[in-house]
Amino acid sequence: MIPILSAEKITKDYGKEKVLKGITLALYQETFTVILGPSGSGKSTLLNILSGMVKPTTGTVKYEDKIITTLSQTELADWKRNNIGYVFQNYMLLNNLTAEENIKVGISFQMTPLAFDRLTRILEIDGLLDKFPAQLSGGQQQRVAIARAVIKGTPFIFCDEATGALDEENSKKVVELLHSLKNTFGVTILFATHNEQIAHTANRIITMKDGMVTSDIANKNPVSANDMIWR
Ligand SMILES: Nc1ncnc2c1ncn2[C@@H]1O[C@H](COP(=O)(O)OP(=O)(O)OP(=O)(O)O)[C@@H](O)[C@H]1O
Repeated sequence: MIPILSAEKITKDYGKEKVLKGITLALYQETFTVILGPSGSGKSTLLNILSGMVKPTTGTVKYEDKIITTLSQTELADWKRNNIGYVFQNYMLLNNLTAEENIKVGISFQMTPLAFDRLTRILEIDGLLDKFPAQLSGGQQQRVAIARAVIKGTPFIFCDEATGALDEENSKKVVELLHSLKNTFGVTILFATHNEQIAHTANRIITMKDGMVTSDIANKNPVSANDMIWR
């Protein structure tokens, strides 16, 4: 299997603090991988480097055939626009736009109505498109944010504690829907979390501690998001 994204000996220092201490990993297409680790272990920093938002101190990130760590700002912006979707813990929706307008923000092409309808139906937000973020629950807002990330047709979605602000029921739903999107649209998902139950739903679990990868295992028997036992 050829990796879609690979990182070689990534380090990141903030002043004297060594946040990432030499991370090498490869991620494969159409998989749901969890980066699992406690607060402060470096998960967000790693996601930000793999997605081109932050430059590593040393090391390289390669996406398909392209080394993204050496791209110019303009090349990097183009690459991100075409390849990367991001889902954050706090949704990051624009409050003065409706759900539909939020989903379509930044879309430069004429999307087929079919793709939009299918996506919003899968995410169960098709009845909420004229609502503003303040009129939506946290779970609904996060599903709008996921639609915004997926609608561009980018093949790779990064999720940083995407269920961190949600209750059990909504968290399960978001995880389940992300799995459906992987299966339906063939996207690759990297999901950073400290939640072990979410990790059990993944194809692969990469565990981090103190800026290092401490284990990297294929999960042969992923649990369905519906069957997660929440603690
Ligand atoms: N921009 C920054 N400037 C300085 N230090 C930073 C910066 N970003 C992260 N750090 C430090 O890097 C370390 C790892 O942070 P990071 O956010 O990557 O961890 P995390 O595992 O994602 O934690 P959490 O689960 O709490 O989000 C922390 O000690 C943090 O203070």
